[in-house]
Amino acid sequence: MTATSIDTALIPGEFRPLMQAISEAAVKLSELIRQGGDLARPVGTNSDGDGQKALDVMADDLFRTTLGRAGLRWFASEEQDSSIEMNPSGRMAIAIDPLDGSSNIDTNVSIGTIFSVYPAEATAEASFLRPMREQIAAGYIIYGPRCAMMVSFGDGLQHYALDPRSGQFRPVAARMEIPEAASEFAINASNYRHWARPIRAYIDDCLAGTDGPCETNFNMRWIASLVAEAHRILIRGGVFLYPSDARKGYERGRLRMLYECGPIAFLVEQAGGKATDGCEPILDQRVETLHQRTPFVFGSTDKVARIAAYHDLPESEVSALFGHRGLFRA
Ligand SMILES: O=P(O)(O)OC[C@H]1O[C@](O)(COP(=O)(O)O)[C@@H](O)[C@@H]1O
Ligand SMILES: [Mg+2]
Ligand SMILES: [Mg+2]
Repeated sequence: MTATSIDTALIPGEFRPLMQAISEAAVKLSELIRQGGDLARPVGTNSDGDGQKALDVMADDLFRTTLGRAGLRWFASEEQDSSIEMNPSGRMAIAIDPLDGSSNIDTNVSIGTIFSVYPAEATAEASFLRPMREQIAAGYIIYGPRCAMMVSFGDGLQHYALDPRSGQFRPVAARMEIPEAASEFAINASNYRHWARPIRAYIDDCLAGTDGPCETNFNMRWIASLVAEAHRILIRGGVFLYPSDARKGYERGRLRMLYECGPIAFLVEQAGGKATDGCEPILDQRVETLHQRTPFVFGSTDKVARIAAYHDLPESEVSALFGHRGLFRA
């Protein structure tokens, strides 16, 4: 392992070998993505029934091999049925979404890697199936026009960017805060007809702009890469929603608690934002199974709190036309 893939000045000592390994794998993966080729080729299906692309499998192999040399005890991946033991004397357990945003591989849109770190316990179950507030670190890498990383060790959110000349991640900001100001929401609006009433009511009110109870004109984004949405929101503010809906298989939304929502929620809270399942904080919830899914809402505190409040409105208010949603003006 090279000792140069990340500037470790801001990283607590016990996390340095882990962050060296993650950065080394991320630098290699960003090179593979830049080289191109048939990376979106379908190659199979993972345990959860998701189609796997060639790059999903390459990323999984790369992180597993590289992290295997970092002294970790337990490794769980979105692409694997079950967790594996790497080093019995290791003190940390890592859960990883090696390649997030797979549907964007062939279109050259930003994709990423998400990771979550817990103290290693005697078994994999005890290490991963626990309240997500017990994470000791989390982060993501975004492979976009710039390759960047957001990471937290529980004391604020750090922002790094990959310097292409040195091949090293260098600090951009030692402590990031989510701005409150942005009036931007991100949701896959093609599912509108499948949503529950509180979600429809919130989005209706955003779309109503200055004519509705929010009295604000909103902008909308949907990149279909959680890392890219998270990166934008951490830098510029706004809110993301992937709610549960009435489609078969979406009763608990689409995103995974352990590999996606837990780590992003950790980063968002570290940046002063809020992350819920629509109502309750994600970090207060317990992972019950490795591949469990959850509805997910995160971003600027006021917007996430407002969405939770829509779930408490009486039925008459939620179903009222926005002009009549009297309890909710601005
Ligand atoms: O295609 P949809 O339903 O809009 O879902 C998009 C979501 O799915 C994901 O791509 C799921 O992640 P994977 O690519 O790791 O399976 C998220 O990044 C994204 O937010
Ligand atoms: Mg993902
Ligand atoms: Mg993935």
